[in-house]
Amino acid sequence: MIKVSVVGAKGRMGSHVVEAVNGAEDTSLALALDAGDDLTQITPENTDVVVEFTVPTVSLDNVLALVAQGVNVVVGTTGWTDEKLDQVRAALAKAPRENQSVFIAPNFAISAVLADYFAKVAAPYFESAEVIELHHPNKVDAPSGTAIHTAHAIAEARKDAGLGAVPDNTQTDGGSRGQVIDGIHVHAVRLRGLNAHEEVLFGNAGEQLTIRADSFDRISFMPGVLLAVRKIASGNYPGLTVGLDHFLNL
Ligand SMILES: NC(=O)C1=CN([C@@H]2O[C@H](COP(=O)(O)OP(=O)(O)OC[C@H]3O[C@@H](n4cnc5c(N)ncnc54)[C@H](O)[C@@H]3O)[C@@H](O)[C@H]2O)C=CC1
Ligand SMILES: O=C(O)C1=N[C@H](C(=O)O)C[C@H](O)C1
Repeated sequence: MIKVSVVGAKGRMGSHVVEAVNGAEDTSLALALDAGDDLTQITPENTDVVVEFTVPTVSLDNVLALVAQGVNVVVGTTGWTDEKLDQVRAALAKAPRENQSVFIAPNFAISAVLADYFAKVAAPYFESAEVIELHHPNKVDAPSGTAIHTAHAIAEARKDAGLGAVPDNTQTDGGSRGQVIDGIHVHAVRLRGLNAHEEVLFGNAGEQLTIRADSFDRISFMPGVLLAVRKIASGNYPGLTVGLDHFLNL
């Protein structure tokens, strides 16, 4: 049995993770903690893997504290920058146990991970590329962590292929052209009734490719969360790993 503790357990994602961990045959719930609870209750004796779904403003501190306490962490919270990832790597380098792991995924849904992968494959072949993410209105961050990740991936693939800037003759912009991430325009929609959706638009003269992933329900993230818990519990991924694609043989 893999002993799993959940941090952010009362949240929309955390509560689903508690259910998924209780429902799986090879995982058992150790501690379910939320804001105000003492994270030092989590130890290597009671927990093999912590799953962390909180808010971008607190996630780094939670992860650093948990690494210092000697436990492995699977993180779904957004807001990760290169600087924050470097802080996690530094914490892991002086972690109390050998081969400790942190795994961070911008998105645990197979549809979103594949959309990201297909976007990377398509990117070198199109002059234009834009990303639109669409979410429920309770989401606190924009653009989504997934959209930021997709934009970086497209930009990198374009650079590797020797492509220049996307064509755009906009002369005035009140904000409608979206946020520009690594040269890729990213647009965020917040709409009651939506859950988590992303569209990647590619264009050439006379043709368009649209790649779209729709997560209609948060249960769509749970197989990916459990896969990450199992992989991290195996001890085969010491250090920091970012992205569920590492576990999917893509
Ligand atoms: N990687 C993925 O596949 C997915 C990532 N997310 C991300 O996960 C995060 C959480 O999303 P939701 O569950 O929708 O948010 P939420 O607001 O429903 O839940 C966050 C929970 O964290 C708790 N919390 C706040 N500060 C805390 C602290 N210091 N220690 C412990 N718990 C604390 C809150 O009380 C709340 O229960 C967001 O960053 C979201 O973008 C959401 C869905 C999928
Ligand atoms: O807040 C959400 O809901 C989601 N957050 C993640 C993100 O920002 O990419 C993953 C998914 O889009 C759902």
